[in-house]
Amino acid sequence: MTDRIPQVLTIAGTDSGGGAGVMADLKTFQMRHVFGTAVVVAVTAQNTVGVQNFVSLSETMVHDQFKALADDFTIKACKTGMLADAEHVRFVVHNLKKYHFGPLIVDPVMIAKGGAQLLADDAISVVKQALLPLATLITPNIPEAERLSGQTIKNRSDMQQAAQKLKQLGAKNVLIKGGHLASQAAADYVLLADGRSLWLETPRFETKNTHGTGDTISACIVAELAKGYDLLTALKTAKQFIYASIANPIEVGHGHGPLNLWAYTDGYQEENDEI
Ligand SMILES: Nc1ncnc2c1ncn2[C@@H]1O[C@H](COP(=O)(O)OP(=O)(O)OP(=O)(O)O)[C@@H](O)[C@H]1O
Ligand SMILES: Cc1ncc(CO)c(N)n1
Repeated sequence: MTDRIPQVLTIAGTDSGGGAGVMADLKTFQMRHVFGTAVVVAVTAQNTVGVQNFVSLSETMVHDQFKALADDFTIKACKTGMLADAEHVRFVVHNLKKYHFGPLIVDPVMIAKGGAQLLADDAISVVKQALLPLATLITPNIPEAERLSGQTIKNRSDMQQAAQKLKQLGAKNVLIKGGHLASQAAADYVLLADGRSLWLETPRFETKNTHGTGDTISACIVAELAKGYDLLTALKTAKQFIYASIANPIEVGHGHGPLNLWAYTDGYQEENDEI
């Protein structure tokens, strides 16, 4: 007898360099043993050095991709990544309200590592008003949390304050990623719907190869939720997965290299038995 494998969805932009965006998400889904599907919102010409160009897809193409998936798949959990501009955020929100794709992780991607703007400034208010209230979890990095909360973040106590503000904006659970904070630890702050909070912490590994870390951690959370794990377990697994992927580097490209998604090992056979 064959089990139906959990199906998941990423709604994001592509990275021709294979390390971030839709590509990172699909690779992470594969490594975490769920079946990945994608609604492509934008196509970037990108490598490990930076984003050279991007174009967003038409409204019809966005809607048709959602319909194609809704007609044929049972999506257990989904995430958003690069959404390009205010119009595309609205297209995505429209479809997320129309179809039921399970828990939604919003990774509010704004600026790529090389400095390219992946979300127009005027889209931020639409993200706050229309997308965040749909989010089971929001996963901003420090600059994104600063933009969304309207406060500067210099230390852990600022992260805690900003997380409260993001919750007030409507996100049920909040993960503020601390990768951009100067510190010896890579410490992420979690504020849960029921008010509990915790720090997810690993050593900081000295490397420039961190392209796609944000995409990968949110994709891993999606995969774990789709397999039936609770949010806290999913967050802890994702943090271990990202740490192993950073701490065992591979050399690809000449800029900020991608992660080593093969590095993390866990007892998949056991998990598989439970599905
Ligand atoms: N050098 C590092 N060593 C260990 N963990 C790291 C390092 N850099 C980032 N992380 C972890 O990786 C995850 C992603 O963090 P980060 O804040 O860099 O996201 P991001 O800016 O959205 O990533 P990207 O823009 O590359 O997709 C977090 O769990 C963070 O703590
Ligand atoms: C398409 C895309 N999405 C997200 C990021 C951020 O990692 C990126 N560099 N490119």
